[in-house]
Amino acid sequence: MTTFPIEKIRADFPILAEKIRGKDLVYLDNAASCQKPNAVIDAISDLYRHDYANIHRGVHTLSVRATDKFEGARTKVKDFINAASEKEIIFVRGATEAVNLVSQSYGRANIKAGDEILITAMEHHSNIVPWQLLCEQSGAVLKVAPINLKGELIYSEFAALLSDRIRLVAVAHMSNALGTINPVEKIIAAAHARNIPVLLDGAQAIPHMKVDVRALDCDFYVFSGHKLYGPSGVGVLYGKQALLEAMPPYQGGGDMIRRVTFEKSEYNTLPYKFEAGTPSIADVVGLGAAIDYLNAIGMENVAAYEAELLDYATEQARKIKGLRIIGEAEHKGAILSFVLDHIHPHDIGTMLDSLGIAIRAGHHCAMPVMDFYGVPATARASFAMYNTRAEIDVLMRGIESLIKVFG
Ligand SMILES: Cc1ncc(COP(=O)(O)O)c(CN[C@@H]2CONC2=O)c1O
Repeated sequence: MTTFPIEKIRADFPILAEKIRGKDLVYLDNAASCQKPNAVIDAISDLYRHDYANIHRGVHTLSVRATDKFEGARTKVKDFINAASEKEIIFVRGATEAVNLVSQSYGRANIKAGDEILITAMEHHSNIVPWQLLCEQSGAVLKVAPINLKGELIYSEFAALLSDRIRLVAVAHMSNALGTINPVEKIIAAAHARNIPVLLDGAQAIPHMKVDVRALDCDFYVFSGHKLYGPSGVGVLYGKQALLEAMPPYQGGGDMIRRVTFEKSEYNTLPYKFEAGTPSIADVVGLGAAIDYLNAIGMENVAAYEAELLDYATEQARKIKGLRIIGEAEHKGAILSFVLDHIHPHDIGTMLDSLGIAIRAGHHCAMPVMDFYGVPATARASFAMYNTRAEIDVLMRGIESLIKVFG
């Protein structure tokens, strides 16, 4: 195991000391949402205790202090993903809203009847349904690149679908149902060779690896704060400035305007053009604190530690008779989806909860993935930087006890 400060990190997350039904919490539902360190909790409560007011146009001290913290968080996000400018960082509610913004702004302005949008068969519903809505509105057609039984994109099929009718490619950086990490550099290069912009859904990837949007050269990158050890209710759309400048506003209201008359309104500059209304001020500040926390640890260190955890969990899972792993891609992030012979995933989740173990059971908002594997649902253990091998052992013993009783 790498010399990762695991005990110090665990002590930073108060919720990990919770008892569930008298047992130590073993929280393995991180792909759904991660827990929050004291640094994030304190940043939010400190803002409400000492610096809170509405932001931007206020001239009084509290409004200035709140604005500085809010815009300071935007700079932290910019630096965290190595964007070129704060103008490229749009705060939204989460990855879902970010995809909808691109679909309804970029999509409505650039994608017409007969055009095609290319996604993959492993996508989360948040990277499927917004494109279906756009297709219904525009007459465009959704195309889907298939995956293989290991849960990997069949790249040759993807490349074959990259026709001149494709106007946008939108793919998961990492699958939430399978853990698959897509060859996004290759995907972007192939799409850009045909002048096709690429949106990466980074909701699952962002907490597990260093993301550099300029190195990737993606056109849009979306993620949610709550999966990055930050609060729910805030997410980020990164977009190349030239694309965002050319896109019409997504929502109308306060802050996204420079001048309003009944005849016509003049829209604000970036990033505010896309931030109508009072934002989730404290959540944005909390996201900034989460990024500070992760920067102090180092994403490369997080990735190395979690890779060892996943290897260990996979090795242990493969020893259990009657357990089938769903998603065995060569390149995977910290997710272990599985099914057990004769036991429904919901029963797995319920039984493990009685042992203090939190996993997710269901379709994980990836119903097409479940259909592909011919399963109604999977049980999904998903890991974060505060999980341990000992917790994985508790999970495996719990699974074995289920099989003894129900298998
Ligand atoms: C790959 C991916 N894209 C988009 C989303 C949507 O994010 P928001 O809900 O924050 O807008 C999720 C959420 N992941 C879900 C949430 O619960 N369990 C999951 O796997 C996701 O995993």
